[in-house]
Amino acid sequence: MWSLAVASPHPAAAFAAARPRRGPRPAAAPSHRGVNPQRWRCEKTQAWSFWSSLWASDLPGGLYGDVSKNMLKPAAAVSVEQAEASAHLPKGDMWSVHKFGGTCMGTSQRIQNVADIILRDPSERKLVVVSAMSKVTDMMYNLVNKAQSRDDSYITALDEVFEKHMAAAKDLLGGEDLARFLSQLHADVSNLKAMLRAICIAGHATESFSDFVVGHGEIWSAQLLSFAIKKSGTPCSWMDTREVLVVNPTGSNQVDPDYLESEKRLEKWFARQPAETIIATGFIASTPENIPTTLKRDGSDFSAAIIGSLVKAGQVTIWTDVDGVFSADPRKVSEAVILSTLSYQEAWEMSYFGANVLHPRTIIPVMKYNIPIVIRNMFNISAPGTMICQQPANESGDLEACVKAFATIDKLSLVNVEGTGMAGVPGTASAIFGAVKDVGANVIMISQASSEHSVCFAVPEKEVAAVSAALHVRFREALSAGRLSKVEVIHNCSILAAVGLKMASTPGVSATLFDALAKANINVRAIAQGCSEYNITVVLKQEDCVRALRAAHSRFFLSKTTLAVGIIGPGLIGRTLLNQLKDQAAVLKENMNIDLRVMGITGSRTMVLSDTGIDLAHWKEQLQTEAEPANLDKFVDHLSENQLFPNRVLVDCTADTSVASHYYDWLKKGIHVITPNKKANSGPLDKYLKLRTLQRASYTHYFYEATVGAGLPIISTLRGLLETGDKILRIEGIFSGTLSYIFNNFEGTRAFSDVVSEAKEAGYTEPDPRDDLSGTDVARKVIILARESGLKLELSDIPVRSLVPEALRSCSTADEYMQKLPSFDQDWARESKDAEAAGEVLRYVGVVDLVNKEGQVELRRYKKDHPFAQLSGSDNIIAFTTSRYKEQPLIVRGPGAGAEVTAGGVFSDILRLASYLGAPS
Ligand SMILES: NC(=O)c1ccc[n+]([C@@H]2O[C@H](COP(=O)([O-])OP(=O)(O)OC[C@H]3O[C@@H](n4cnc5c(N)ncnc54)[C@H](O)[C@@H]3O)[C@@H](O)[C@H]2O)c1
Ligand SMILES: N[C@@H](CCO)C(=O)O
Ligand code: NA
Repeated sequence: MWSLAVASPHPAAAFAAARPRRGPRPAAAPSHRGVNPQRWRCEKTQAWSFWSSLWASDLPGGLYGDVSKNMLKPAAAVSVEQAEASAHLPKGDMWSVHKFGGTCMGTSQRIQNVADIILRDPSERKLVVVSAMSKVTDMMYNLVNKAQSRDDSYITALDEVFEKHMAAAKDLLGGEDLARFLSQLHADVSNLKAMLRAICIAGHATESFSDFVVGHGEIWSAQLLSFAIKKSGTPCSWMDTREVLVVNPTGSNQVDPDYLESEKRLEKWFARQPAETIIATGFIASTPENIPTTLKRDGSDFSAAIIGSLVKAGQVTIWTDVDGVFSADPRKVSEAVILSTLSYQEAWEMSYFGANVLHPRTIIPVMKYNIPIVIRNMFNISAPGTMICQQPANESGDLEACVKAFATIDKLSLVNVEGTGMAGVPGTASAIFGAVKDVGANVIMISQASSEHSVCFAVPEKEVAAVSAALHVRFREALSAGRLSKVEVIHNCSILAAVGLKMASTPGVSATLFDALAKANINVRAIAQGCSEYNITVVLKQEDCVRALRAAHSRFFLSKTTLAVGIIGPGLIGRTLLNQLKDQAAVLKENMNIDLRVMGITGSRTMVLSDTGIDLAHWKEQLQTEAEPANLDKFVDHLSENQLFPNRVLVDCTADTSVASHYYDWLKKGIHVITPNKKANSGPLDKYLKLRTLQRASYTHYFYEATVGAGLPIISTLRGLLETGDKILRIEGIFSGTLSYIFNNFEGTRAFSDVVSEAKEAGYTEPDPRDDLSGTDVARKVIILARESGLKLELSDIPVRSLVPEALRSCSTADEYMQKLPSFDQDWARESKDAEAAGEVLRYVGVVDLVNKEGQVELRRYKKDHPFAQLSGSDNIIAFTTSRYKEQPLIVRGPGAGAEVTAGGVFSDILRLASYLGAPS
């Protein structure tokens, strides 16, 4: 009588229609990208929930455990009518099966809430499987244990059980129902007392005795709930599933349901009690010989699944205290989302990886009839939950549908058995795994490349010593004969698994996964991807695991590209950059999906560090009040040890050579470097070449646009020309904002020293203005461009005319130099007048001559109609003469110094980095 067809259209289709847009990036316009949790939740709320008016607790929790409350804010309420109209539930005369665990049945109030949920389910036929009230199963086992160990306190312990149920009944029920329940409870408890006395005398309880005692928890909770439902006038029966469910114990704490026999008994039960709302006991069953037994711990889900399959239910809803299955452990990935659907196989994979979804055996009975299982939060009824079902045929093909979730397993070791003697020798694998089996170790993943020269596999860390010893014994001869070269153990490993249907057969999934890992500078030790299509597993160093998880998750789920930023040198440029970051952060987050967090700021004396991001409105105060002594090593460690941010960048805003000397090590550690500091690129050639070689060979980025022409696109223009095959002949220009400003404003009538002070005030000069006036700063820029174009020059190879008088070169400070500068004003007035008389202007220029492979930096005179004579302010002008731009050079012109434009150039390098890391472009 309950052999009914499965709902059509497929339930998952409606569910999937409300799926969030997620998937790999650069595709659609920004407005379509990204998961807006609020929007996502609301869409599904409307598509699904109809219980919104019921009480929703703020109980935190996820299938991975505790989740901070604000991660699981209750969704916006939808009216009951609105929600009911679109409610997606089995219709017609199909059975709707529900299961409520112990927590859901924890108190009389919760039992009443369960009753309300059931009463609101519009299905005509409802079968509700319940666990014992929370803690009762443990209390019952405890009774048996006490009695077995002849501890008399089982009597008071039984009284506690009695009191607990009596109190709940008194809260929930009244009149005749209460009297009936209490009299049954009394009878049961006195029976139990007698039984426990017998156990106490024997000092032993058989398993079936113990199962019989413990099963009372379910019987009482089922009775309580059925009375609570009846109270509202709805007919309701309760079912002792020991009369119906027949299972065969299979040892190893498992049972196999006997579906045929159970179906027969269920039909008989229905013939006796044709009810439309039934409350059934979870967890308990009988053997074919009618001996009480249980489905073992956590067996109520299994009960619901078996019963669901017996009645060919339209749906089985497992009510719990979490919103559904997350795309990753939300304690590690705060952007993890609740999955709307999972296939049965995906749910298996997730449960293997500790996502505590459902025991795989729970899925098997319903899978046979394509019955969907929905996991829902009884304490957040507006959350739509996760539907586990057969995936609809149309849901595949693109990456977003492929990878559903990520999971990790820590505390593993890799064992690598290597040698030339394995290739083509049948039985090696069998011998290896035979030895592993003999020590009782569990193999978690296996990988063997087709060259057959090495087999590697992962085992729990705690089992690896025994495995390694067993392999050494087993292969002693092969090792000493050299047929095997080593049995090696790699400790402290973790597994990261990407789980998803059709994943392995969709091009691009593994590429995207590995690309995300590479960009976060994470090394992959081993890889396994079976043909099962549900799982790609990579083994990594345990210390990288959370970063790897976050990098992969953000790549597939379009969560924000997070970038942890460390700022070194909050001087003029550094603090201007911090201001720009502060002003733009919200826009970047909203429009570009980029989450920039400044995790540390260090000056030369003090530094501030943060684990989650410094409040950029108050960093200055913090640097004064909450600072610690500056320590660059500690600063860098702080940034690189934060597991929550897979991508890290150090922004060097100093002019310091010693800071620049660390870039190589930082890049090696996988920390990106961005800087306006010219010291590294204009320092010793060998170090420069080493740095650039590393940069090219790794996935770590080193950007320095602001080193030449500040925010002007000089480096990028040069790169564009070179990369597209143009040949650079000559780069000539005014490269110093300071000297440009000085000569643009210095006419015979003004004192040279006044104009220099003005340039310093305006923020154009280097920290020590002599770096500008000596020509060193220009020479550095010439060197940077020369090296970028392929010349191998040292700074000392460039002849430079210094504008710092001999006598002032030895001044110990910039201030002393500035003070003494006026005494040379007359010399400058003379030089300017001479030029003026010839109808010319003075300009300080730099030249990279690619034809002669040399550079020059000098003060030249130009006719007043020359483009170099037309500049104003701190303008730089740079002319690229190339094979393509031969008649007329390509010219870039604009302000080439100053705080805002320089910081802007650094900022744009940061955004370039973010887009390399996967942010939308
Ligand atoms: N000012 C410009 O227009 C401009 C243009 C392009 C490039 N730049 C470059 O930008 C960089 C910064 O210039 P600025 O004008 O902001 O200089 P600044 O002197 O105002 O700032 C430098 C800051 O770095 C700090 N610092 C120095 N050594 C340090 C160390 N070892 N550790 C931590 N902090 C240290 C200093 O205390 C200071 O706060 C320089 O490399 C400069 O060449 C400046
Ligand atoms: N002091 C530099 C800043 C830009 O590098 C200049 O004047 O050009
Ligand atoms: Na630039």
